[in-house]
Amino acid sequence: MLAGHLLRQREREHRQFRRRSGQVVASDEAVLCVLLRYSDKDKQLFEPTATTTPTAITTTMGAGATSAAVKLRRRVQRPQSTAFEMSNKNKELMNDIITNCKLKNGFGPGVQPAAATSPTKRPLSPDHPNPALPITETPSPAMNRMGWALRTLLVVDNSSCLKDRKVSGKLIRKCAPGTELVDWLVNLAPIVHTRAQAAGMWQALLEEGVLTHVNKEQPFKDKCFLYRFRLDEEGGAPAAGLPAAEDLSAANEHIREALSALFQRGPDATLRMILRKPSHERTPEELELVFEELVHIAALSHLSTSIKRELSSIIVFEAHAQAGTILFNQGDEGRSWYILLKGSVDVVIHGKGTVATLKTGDDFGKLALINDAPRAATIVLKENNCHLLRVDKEHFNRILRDVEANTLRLQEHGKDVLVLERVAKQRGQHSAFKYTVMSGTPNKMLEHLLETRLGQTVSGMDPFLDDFLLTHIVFMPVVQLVDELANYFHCDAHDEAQTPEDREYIINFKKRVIQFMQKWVMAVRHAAFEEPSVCDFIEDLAAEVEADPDLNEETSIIHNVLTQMARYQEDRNQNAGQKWKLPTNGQPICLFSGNATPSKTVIRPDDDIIFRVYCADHTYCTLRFPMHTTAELIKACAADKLQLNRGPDDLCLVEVKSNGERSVFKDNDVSIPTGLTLNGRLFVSVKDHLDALTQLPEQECAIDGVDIDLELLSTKELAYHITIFEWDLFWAVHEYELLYHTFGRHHFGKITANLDVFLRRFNEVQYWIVAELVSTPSLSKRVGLVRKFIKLAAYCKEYQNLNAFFAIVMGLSNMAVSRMHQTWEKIPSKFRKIFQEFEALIDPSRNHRAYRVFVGKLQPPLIPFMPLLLKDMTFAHEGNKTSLDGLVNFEKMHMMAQTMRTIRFCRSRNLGLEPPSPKSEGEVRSYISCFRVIDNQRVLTAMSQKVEPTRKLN
Ligand SMILES: Nc1ncnc2c1ncn2[C@@H]1O[C@@H]2COP(=O)(O)O[C@H]2[C@H]1O
Repeated sequence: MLAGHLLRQREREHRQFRRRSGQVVASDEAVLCVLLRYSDKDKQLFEPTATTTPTAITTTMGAGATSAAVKLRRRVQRPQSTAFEMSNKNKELMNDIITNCKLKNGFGPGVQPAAATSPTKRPLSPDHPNPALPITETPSPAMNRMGWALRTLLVVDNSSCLKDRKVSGKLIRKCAPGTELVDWLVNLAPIVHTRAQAAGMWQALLEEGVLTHVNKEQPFKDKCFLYRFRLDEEGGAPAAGLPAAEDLSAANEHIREALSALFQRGPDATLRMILRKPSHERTPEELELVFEELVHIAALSHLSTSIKRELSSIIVFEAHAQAGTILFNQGDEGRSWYILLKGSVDVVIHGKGTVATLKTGDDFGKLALINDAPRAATIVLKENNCHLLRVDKEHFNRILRDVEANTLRLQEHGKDVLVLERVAKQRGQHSAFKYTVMSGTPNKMLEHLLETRLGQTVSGMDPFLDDFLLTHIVFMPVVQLVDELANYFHCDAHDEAQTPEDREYIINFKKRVIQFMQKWVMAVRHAAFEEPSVCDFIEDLAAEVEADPDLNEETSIIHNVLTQMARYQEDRNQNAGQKWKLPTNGQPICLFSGNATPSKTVIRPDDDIIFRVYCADHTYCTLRFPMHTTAELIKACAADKLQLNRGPDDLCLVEVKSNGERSVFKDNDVSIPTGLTLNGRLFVSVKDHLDALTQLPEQECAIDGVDIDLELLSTKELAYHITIFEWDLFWAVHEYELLYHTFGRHHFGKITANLDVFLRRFNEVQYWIVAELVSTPSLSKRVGLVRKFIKLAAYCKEYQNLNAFFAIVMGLSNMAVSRMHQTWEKIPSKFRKIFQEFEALIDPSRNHRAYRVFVGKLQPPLIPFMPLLLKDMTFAHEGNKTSLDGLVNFEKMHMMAQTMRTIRFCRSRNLGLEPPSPKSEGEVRSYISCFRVIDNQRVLTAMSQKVEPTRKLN
């Protein structure tokens, strides 16, 4: 009876004390439900068995645990109580009970030790922080002194508080229950108004190791857990008796200051304690405290309230005592995101050393998480006692990944080096977003590629890598890129003493460089081999791979690259020094050998071209120069041959178009002859006399094309051969030529001859249509021709030759043709309807939407409407700066690469058209390779007027 009474009294006290401290007291029912629901193992602990009678329990448990357990026994007979859910508060109570059981008497009777595993016991590691342990290696002198002062006064004030007690049969010297320490502190310090404040102050001492839980299993709690001072543990305090008078007076002197400092630190210590608890141990009140704290953290300011609330339960506090500690290494898998609460860390990059120091408030580590990439840098603590908040990957992915800040800026030596932005991922990937590069320094972008975008999967092409490979020539010339790659590859050259980890890192890095080369060749094909230093480097790589067994796996990759290089070199040797001719009167550029159908022949920079240069009096000279010759050289040579006795600065090279328009070349422009318009002529002129230049009479006339009656040729055969011919021209155009064209003939010093020829072909087809119609006097023949051309457009569309389709429809829509009402009136309505549909398809409104939608549904092979691709390139170029605050505007590069990729997509399958049954194959082939063209609109309109005069109005 007495025991029962005492228990009830303790229980009452316990409740009162909990009420006083502002904590909610769990109802009996809730306590019971906790016990029933906690876990099967823990329930077993309190299951009424033969040995666990109430008396047995009361004699083996602490008071709180006992009273709950007694009630549990009753409750067990009322099983409907299982309907209760366990709150955090109840879990805490449960923990109390279990821990008390352990403390008082080891494991209770009838209970297996395994079942009594304490849920508060956590391994000591930053991954699983333990709020019962200190966060510093040794207490600071100030905290030590505060502890000493408090202890000294405590001993004097309440000599029975700090005393030897038996715990688990073991004598613990000089310990005190948390409740009594709180009682004393509340009485001692007028500034302390609540028990929670006092508990926070004790926790501040505990987290520095000045005070500890006797079993080092609990943070400071206003409960019956026992705590002792470090001084007593170390034997630094007087073994017994009151302190000396001078100590007492010193402690009294110090205590005001100590209390005030502890009072300040208490709330933070409490918060840190909560943040070191596992989420399931955090009570709703604690979560509220954490939430209020998170609201003030700048690194989280972009997040919504509900996200911050979610974070409150999983964000973890991590403290590191030692400067120099490595938080994680470059190349590691990303496991957490961090916010620096106190201290600073160095961002260290292999081969560069410390590139940045992050300070309180900065965050780091989300790049690897969001992009599922290895760590881009090593993070080393710069100071002792750094404090961090940490969100682990699983929680980051669940809560933050898709709502993360839009922009991520990486700095080196105080300057932005890489700016990344969150963008939607392609469908099918497990998260909706990832960080993609918006701008950066060339070197950092390369490093980012090598560090985080390669090495994970060899197959497939990372979009950023592809963008980089297609556009790097804009911001990082090939020679520089190869130099950088060689530096990365040989990063171990001067590093004799390598640890196995270093070696592994270096080998991985070498593998990535090799993969980079493979992707480079995949992305730009033969263009990768044009620079001799690239070929040297590839051979160097091959030798290293051969010699280093660690690089064995890369053998097939490097062999593949070598094979492609050998193929390129062989092709180059076979086709070296081709001669091309630019005939007059808009005839297509052709091989000088007279082969009018240059099948899959690429025009190369050092191929020669033969062309004429005129002067003002229409005398001319014929020159032969390599394609890449500059305007300056052509000008000088022509001036010399034409005996213009003027200095180079007085002269210029200029095109006079068939309509008399003039366009002056810059001295460093290249690809001059191929860049002329169809009937344009190249002149060398005195700069001041440009106005005196007139076009040659022959520029206005049609050339003598193959004289053939078009009506006799099969339209399908015509379309087929036009497509085959243009496919070869299209095939010869390298994606880079779009860049060269967009940036201007002088920018890269690279030729655009293949693109020029393809564009000339577009105009050739367009003006051939017009020229044929305006030079056909017979109305019935014209009607037949218009019908034929509409059919031709239809076949070209069917063959997916949209370049020719556009050219034909544009030719038919030319003013000189559309004005021929008599002709159009005689066109059957079926044909007119088809033509209207075609016109709708080439309608330029809404940025050629109709065409874009149509072409978007096609599968390769197809020949795109090239002028639109060039327009897109120009739009991207002129609408966006190449450099933003000293960084490469990679968004612009991405836009350009998208257009360049269109070309790659169009050619990603061989043409392989089914040839129509041949009727006059030879004739058709020679006819379509050299159309009769007039490109002077005034002349075309005049001819149209002549064959079909304007009707007089009645
Ligand atoms: N200049 C930098 N280069 C790379 N990482 C940096 C740089 N500056 C800061 N960091 C951070 O260092 C982190 C290393 O891990 P992550 O790659 O996940 O994310 C990286 C960035 O958050």
